[in-house]
Amino acid sequence: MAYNSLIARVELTHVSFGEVASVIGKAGGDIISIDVISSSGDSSVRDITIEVGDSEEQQVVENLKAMSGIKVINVSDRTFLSHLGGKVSVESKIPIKNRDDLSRVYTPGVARVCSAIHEDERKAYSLTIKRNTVAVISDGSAVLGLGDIGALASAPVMEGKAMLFKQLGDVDAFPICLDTQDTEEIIRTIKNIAPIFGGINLEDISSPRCFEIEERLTKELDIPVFHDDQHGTAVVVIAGLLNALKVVGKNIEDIRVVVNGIGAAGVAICKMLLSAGVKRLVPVDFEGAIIHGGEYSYPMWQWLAEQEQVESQPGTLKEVIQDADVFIGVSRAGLLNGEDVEKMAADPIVFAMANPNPEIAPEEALKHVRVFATGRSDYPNQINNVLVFPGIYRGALDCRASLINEPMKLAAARAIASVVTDKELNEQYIIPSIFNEHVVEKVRDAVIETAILTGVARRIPPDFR
Ligand SMILES: NC(=O)c1ccc[n+]([C@@H]2O[C@H](COP(=O)([O-])OP(=O)(O)OC[C@H]3O[C@@H](n4cnc5c(N)ncnc54)[C@H](O)[C@@H]3O)[C@@H](O)[C@H]2O)c1
Ligand SMILES: O=C(O)C[C@H](O)C(=O)O
Ligand SMILES: [Mg+2]
Repeated sequence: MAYNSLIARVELTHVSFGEVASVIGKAGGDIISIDVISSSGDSSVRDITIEVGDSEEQQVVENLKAMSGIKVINVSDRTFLSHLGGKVSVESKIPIKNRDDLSRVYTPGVARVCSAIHEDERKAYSLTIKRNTVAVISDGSAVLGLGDIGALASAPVMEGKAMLFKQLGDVDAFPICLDTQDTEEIIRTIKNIAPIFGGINLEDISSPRCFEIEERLTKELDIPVFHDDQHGTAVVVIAGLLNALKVVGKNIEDIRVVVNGIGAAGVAICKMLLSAGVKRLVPVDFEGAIIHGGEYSYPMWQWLAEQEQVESQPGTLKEVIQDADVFIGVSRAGLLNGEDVEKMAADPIVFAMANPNPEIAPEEALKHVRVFATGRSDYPNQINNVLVFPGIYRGALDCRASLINEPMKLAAARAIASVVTDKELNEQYIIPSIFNEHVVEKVRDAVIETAILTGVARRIPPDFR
């Protein structure tokens, strides 16, 4: 169940706060804080912050309204409040206080700088925001697990990613929502806006179009192009899996892995599992298991069907999950229940990563599995690509990498896993928190080192000389 937090502004006249608290509690709400806004003789106005599950939210409000001696002035949702006016803004680095400042940052002074870049384009890296700016671009076609909700509705996610880029990696990221889902038009548009950016982070673009868009842009642009839902997710899954396997004492070569949802994230996860050494893989989508030797119209599914590590036994998700050591879900909410995961092999590992609601309710899964993770921040073991993109881009921008290659991604996965020491490692702690200060730094260093080794770095940062 998802939890929201509400602020109810209420006027209490002939009722004690204790009675109000008990009504909120009975309806399933938890009081987080109380602020007295005003108080006079026999009445007081208070803001009550309440944490409540999705399904109980309405009940809490209705019960408050039904009480006598209390007037509900208004109810606001704190999540919506934090989105008012959007979540990011653009700021200048230097103030313009007088004409002299103006003539340097703007015309006429700026003209000389333009000419310098015209003569040598590389100067854009030192004289514009290009060196530290990434575009976060979506067409709104696969937003979280919400599906095709369109460009504008994807904006809160893109703004959120921009905030995370800045706070965690000190990367200036700009949200861009494209009003087209046509592959060629997306490619053309991104190429046309690319000059000012040092990197392109593709986000929530559905498969199979995302594969061609990323591949073509990587070939046609000289800045890194990274589809977060593919590679960010695959990197963090491998990091979590390496540590989860240590917890349960299994080897990657011996495990049987079911991946459900063979879209952007699922394809990249399957590929990375194979390169990490998995020998028994069952990719599953709507029509059940994608099997070795099968014929499929999507090129990526066909590619999987040609891999010898992919099993040849057909079946539905509920069938193939039996005896699996690991389940990785990047599909939709609520596809599994406790009975399904109970049939897995001993010490099951379940990463239910659909957002915002996982493939299996945590309360149900936790009773049956040994290691459990979701993409969310309100449960232990958050396996989310936010652990990856700030550090990957910090590293790629610092060494001016022309692209982000497979070895750089694998190095990033190992770096994330290594943040949790063997002493700290346990079922509840297989992956570091996004607030762990070592994550970005370790990922950045691993990315730079590997970029240099693989010849894609165009600058050696001073701390690597
Ligand atoms: N935790 C994370 O960091 C993270 C990262 C990326 C994606 N995700 C989540 O993974 C999910 C997929 O994201 P994506 O970008 O790969 O989207 P996508 O649209 O590219 O792929 C989704 C795939 O799931 C399949 N699918 C949908 N319902 C299914 C079902 N009932 N059974 C089997 N397969 C089903 C679709 O056919 C499609 O192939 C979303 O919920 C997203 O929020 C989580
Ligand atoms: O946005 C997230 O939290 C992770 C991921 O990119 C997703 O699409 O679900
Ligand atoms: Mg995403």
